Amino acid sequence: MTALFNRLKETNAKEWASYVDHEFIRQLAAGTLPKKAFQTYLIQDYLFLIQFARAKALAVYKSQNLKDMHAAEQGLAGILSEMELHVRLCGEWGLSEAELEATPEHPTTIAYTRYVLDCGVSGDLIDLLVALSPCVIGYAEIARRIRPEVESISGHPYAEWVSEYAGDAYQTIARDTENHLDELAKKYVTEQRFADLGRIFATAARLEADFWQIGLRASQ
Ligand SMILES: Cc1ncc(CO)c(N)n1
Repeated sequence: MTALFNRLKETNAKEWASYVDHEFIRQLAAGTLPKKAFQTYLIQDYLFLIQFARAKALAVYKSQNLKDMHAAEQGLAGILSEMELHVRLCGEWGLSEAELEATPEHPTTIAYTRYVLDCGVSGDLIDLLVALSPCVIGYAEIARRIRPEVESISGHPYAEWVSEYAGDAYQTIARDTENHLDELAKKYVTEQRFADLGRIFATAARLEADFWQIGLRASQ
């Protein structure tokens, strides 16, 4: 059987494409995305990552062995270091960390993060990891794809953002996340279970597409 993550992607190709080929990403890659769209997105993304860090911590709680715990720990460390990018970029715009934290969460931010947290609370470790998987693996895929276009434009306004996700550290975490999920699936995922996981995956991918929309709507 094809490894779990690729199979989830293939089975939910439409939802996956709506996320990784979103208009927000096309404009971002071309450097034409309005600054207001990007800033609104990034502030919400900071709030999003606070909740995703909690979800990674929940993955430690849901783990029954050292290997799964270390995988969750690596994911949590990745999110905390990713947030330094958000704090740095927002700081350049004159926004402090306190102001970031005081910004109200957009309904889509709430929907996506609490959905993932609930998958983890009500389900097992695999439910939670599948709900989390579009996040890190999707951003790694997007950044790899758009990097050549971004690097071909001198003074690209979003170069720093893209190089964070296209960089070795982030790409390694994404690869390890995918391999870990595939390994767990080999041991525990039956055909019957696959259908339920597919629904979780499709929902998370749709919520990722909605998340880009927060940015686009802010600039219209
Ligand atoms: C909404 C969203 N999805 C994925 C990532 C990647 O970590 C992110 N920062 N934000």
